[in-house]
Amino acid sequence: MEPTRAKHQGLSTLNDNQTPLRRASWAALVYLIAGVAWIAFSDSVAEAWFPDPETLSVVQTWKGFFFVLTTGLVLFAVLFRQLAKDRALLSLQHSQRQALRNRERQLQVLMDNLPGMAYRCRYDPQWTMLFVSQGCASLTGYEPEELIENRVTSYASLMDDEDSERIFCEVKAALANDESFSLEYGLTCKDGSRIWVWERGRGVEEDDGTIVLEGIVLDITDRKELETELEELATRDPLTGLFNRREMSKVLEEELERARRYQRPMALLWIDFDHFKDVNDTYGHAAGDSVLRSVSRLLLGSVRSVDSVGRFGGEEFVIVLPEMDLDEARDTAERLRRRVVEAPQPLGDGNTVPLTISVGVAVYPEHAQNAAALCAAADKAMYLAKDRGRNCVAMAHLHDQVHNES
Ligand SMILES: Nc1nc2c(ncn2[C@@H]2O[C@H](COP(=O)(O)OP(=O)(O)OP(=O)(O)O)[C@@H](O)[C@H]2O)c(=O)[nH]1
Repeated sequence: MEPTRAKHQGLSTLNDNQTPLRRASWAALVYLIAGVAWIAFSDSVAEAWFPDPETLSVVQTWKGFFFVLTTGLVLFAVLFRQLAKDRALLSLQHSQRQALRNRERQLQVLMDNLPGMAYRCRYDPQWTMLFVSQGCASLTGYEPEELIENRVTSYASLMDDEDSERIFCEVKAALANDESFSLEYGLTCKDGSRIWVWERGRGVEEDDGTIVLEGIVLDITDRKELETELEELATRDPLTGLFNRREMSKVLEEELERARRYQRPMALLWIDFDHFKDVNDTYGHAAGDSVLRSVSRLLLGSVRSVDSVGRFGGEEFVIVLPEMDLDEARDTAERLRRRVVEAPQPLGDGNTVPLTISVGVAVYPEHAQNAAALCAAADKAMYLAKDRGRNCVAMAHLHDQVHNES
């Protein structure tokens, strides 16, 4: 059993069975009975033993002294014991108060130096704060008093609505399993800036049975930005900002899977610049880079938001077009080809250069059933376009499918 509970139980037993009034009444009763018995018994014994009135009077006096001495000693022993107990209790209370003050001070130092904020809040949709540590000001820009018991500028009002819903569900699940929860979400600070935070907390039951949440919130904006940067580096082509080959392969697999599951068409465009080496050789590599960036923007701006444009390497680009059949894919490829021809490409020095592209088109499910075969079919069609004199669109051949799938 916990010491505090044992102490509480001991105290309540004392209170229930031995209240001061009862104890004092018992002591007085025992004293009265003993006193009356002593007087009656000792008087009759003295009278029997000392019939002479003079001697009896002396004996009565000594008997009185003896009674006073005995009761005085008993009183002394009882009072001494009680006062010693009171003194021990007072000194225990003093040391407990001292220990409590020390713990409060340590806790305060800890809270003030926490890299974030500690909180205690109601389990309600506003996350109404009952306590927040001083770190709240540097984390959110709000002073603790501005958030505590504030249902208008509540903690929930600093979150995005969809985050609020998600967090409420996650906390609910953690409480149901009597577990702590760990959350990541964005917050809007007092000055309007956005930060990312990590929160860890758990539900605590109050004496009246209501649940409150206690935990800490830390700023993880730097980590999140680094994660985003790393993700960009891992998925984007640094020159054009388009998806890189690896990410494009992933997108293609995912879109193919979706197309397969819902039995929908999906198209792949394979784009290669015509005579791009001449641009590099004539105007320099930097000018070539400028053209690559410009055409990338043009391609990206010419497709739907559901389409994905990626640079597969060099001057080869790939576009994944979900929900697009053969005819629509041909039209889209043709539209892109025309756009490139019609827009002279900037060389970065104020001058422009005309550029054309060759486009190969392959469509699921007509030309291929898997990503590798679809890429091979689109690539082959692109070379067909090159063979036809460049600046044109070529469709993958249906009879290639057998070859591709083998
Ligand atoms: N500036 C620049 N050039 C690149 C980059 N990647 C590849 N290239 C160039 O792209 C050119 C590709 O040339 P080729 O494969 O011979 O093709 P092409 O000249 O476009 O001719 P066809 O494809 O046959 O029409 C080469 O000169 C490469 O150096 C790049 O990141 N920047």
